[in-house]
Amino acid sequence: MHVVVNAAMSADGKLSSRRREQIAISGEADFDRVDRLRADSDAVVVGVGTVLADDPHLTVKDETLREKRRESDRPANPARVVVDSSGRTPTDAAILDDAATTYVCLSEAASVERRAALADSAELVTAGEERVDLLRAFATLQEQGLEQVMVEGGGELIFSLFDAGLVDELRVFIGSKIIGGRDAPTLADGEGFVTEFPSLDLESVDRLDDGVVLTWRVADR
Ligand SMILES: NC(=O)C1=CN([C@@H]2O[C@H](COP(=O)(O)OP(=O)(O)OC[C@H]3O[C@@H](n4cnc5c(N)ncnc54)[C@H](O)[C@@H]3O)[C@@H](O)[C@H]2O)C=CC1
Ligand SMILES: Nc1nc(O)c(N)c(N[C@@H]2O[C@H](COP(=O)(O)O)[C@@H](O)[C@H]2O)n1
Repeated sequence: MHVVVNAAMSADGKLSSRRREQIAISGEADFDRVDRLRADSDAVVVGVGTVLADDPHLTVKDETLREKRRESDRPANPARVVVDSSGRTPTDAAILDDAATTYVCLSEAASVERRAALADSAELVTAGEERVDLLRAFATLQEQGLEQVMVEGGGELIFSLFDAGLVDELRVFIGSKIIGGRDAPTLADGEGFVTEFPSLDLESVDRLDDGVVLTWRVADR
């Protein structure tokens, strides 16, 4: 499995405001870049915090890209994956519509009622006791044929993926806005590293709109 984390952050490293409302950090050119990355992926992964904040659809927007996928015997859209320990994904979430297969990764903590509600529109994967065990969940997803995986946030999930050693590549659009706020989500939140810090090898720097896209490989992968 190859895991690419992609996000858009402000010049001061925030993914959204302290109200956790989605902000247009990037413009059309970056959304096109993200659309191509989705089209190249077998799955797009987010944490439930992102589902609750943004209600994303996570589909490929460009019909030409969807058609190319069909021509190569792939579904028009990549699968969508939500990491959601207790099954908080609302049953009317956009991510649960029939545009693509959706996997909801739960822990043992998810109730029978939440499982039944989600099982109508999603494939359920259970790994971990209180929180989703990402190593086990991603191994199950790989068994389902999901090899090229893109993660779109948010900061809690991105930190945990680095902590679990699951990230191969990081692509970040840095936009020309300051969001500020000590409680606003950043690229990697969670508990934070204190002794050993994942290292990155810078691969490319590309100017896009009024910002820049940085691509790093995770060192020693
Ligand atoms: N600018 C950008 O590119 C993006 C911005 N965002 C923003 O990020 C914010 C949401 O991010 P977060 O609140 O950090 O939520 P998140 O999307 O990272 O989800 C975190 C949640 O996932 C669940 N989870 C289960 N197992 C987990 C594990 N092992 N590790 C980590 N999480 C686990 C927990 O319920 C946890 O609270 C929103 O404000 C959204 O707008 C989200 C995606 C992209
Ligand atoms: N590339 C990018 N630029 C921004 O400025 C953003 N705020 C985001 N957010 C991500 O896009 C998701 C929405 O996807 P759909 O359009 O609903 O398919 C959102 O949840 C964030 O992951 N991305």
